[in-house]
Amino acid sequence: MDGKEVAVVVQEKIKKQTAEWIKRTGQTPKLTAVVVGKNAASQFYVRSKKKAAMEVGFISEIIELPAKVTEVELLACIKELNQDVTVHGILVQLPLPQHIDEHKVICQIDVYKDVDGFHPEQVGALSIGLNGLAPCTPAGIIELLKYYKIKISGKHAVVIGRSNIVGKPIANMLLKLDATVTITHSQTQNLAEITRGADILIVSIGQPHFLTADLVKEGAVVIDVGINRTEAGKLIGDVDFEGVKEKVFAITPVPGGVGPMTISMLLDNTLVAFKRIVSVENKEK
Ligand SMILES: Nc1nc2c(c(=O)[nH]1)N[C@@H](CN(C=O)c1ccc(C(=O)N[C@@H](CCC(=O)O)C(=O)O)cc1)CN2
Repeated sequence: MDGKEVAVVVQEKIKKQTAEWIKRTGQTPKLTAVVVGKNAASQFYVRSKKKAAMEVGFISEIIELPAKVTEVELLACIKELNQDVTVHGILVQLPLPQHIDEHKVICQIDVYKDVDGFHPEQVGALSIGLNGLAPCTPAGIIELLKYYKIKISGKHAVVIGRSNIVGKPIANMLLKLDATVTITHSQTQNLAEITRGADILIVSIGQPHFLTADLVKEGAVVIDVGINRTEAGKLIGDVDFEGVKEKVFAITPVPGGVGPMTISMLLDNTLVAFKRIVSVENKEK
């Protein structure tokens, strides 16, 4: 499954819709990314997000804060963005330095501008099957499965990893689409037995080439969410792609699988947030 190709298709749709909404409302969607410190990967991701946002016709800015910014200062920065009527989407790039409480920061973001879908209110909405803004990586995975017409309903989906960004939300989204879902993690007993029973396997544990062919059922669909760098600087996933690819029905590569979809879904969430905000503003007039 080619995430780069699907990301382009999604972004073309967003670009077209953006132009229509700008024409109709006279306003332009604006995405603001906040990044703390000089983490090279975080800097790269926020720049990629800004570039992609501008390519679809949004306004986008990056607010760079020093690694030693205090939690109070970061919360104040978000408060300002919440109040700025020209900003429709806010994201704080993760991870944050250890002295900052990530949950406090996420909770500070106006839920209507939370284009990462990390706010507890959005997480709650997702868990009871309501439409909110879903976290971008899981939303990208669902988009890929749909694009390649992979049947989800009635299938056994196994998620390896229980993070708030990927594991838990993708489990909820697959459940909403009528999959039977098993979440596994570092303390799971008999993991191999469970993964060998999976029709759809989502691997998100941050362990290079963890998933080998012996853990996969013939004909399964494998989604690799891992982004690991080798010492030589090469990007590799959580799945042993070469070993697994012959055995499966479909598989995502790293790079070029889920990563590009994460950015496309962020743009999609930003456009949804923009439409909601300007529609409310127009009703109030
Ligand atoms: N606030 C957020 N922080 C983080 C998120 C997130 O969704 N919101 N997710 C990850 C990082 N991430 C986006 O922020 C992200 C990761 C990977 C890619 C991507 O396109 N990867 C490419 C390879 C890029 C490379 O060469 O390094 C690929 O897989 O093909 C995009 C976004 C953690 N933080």
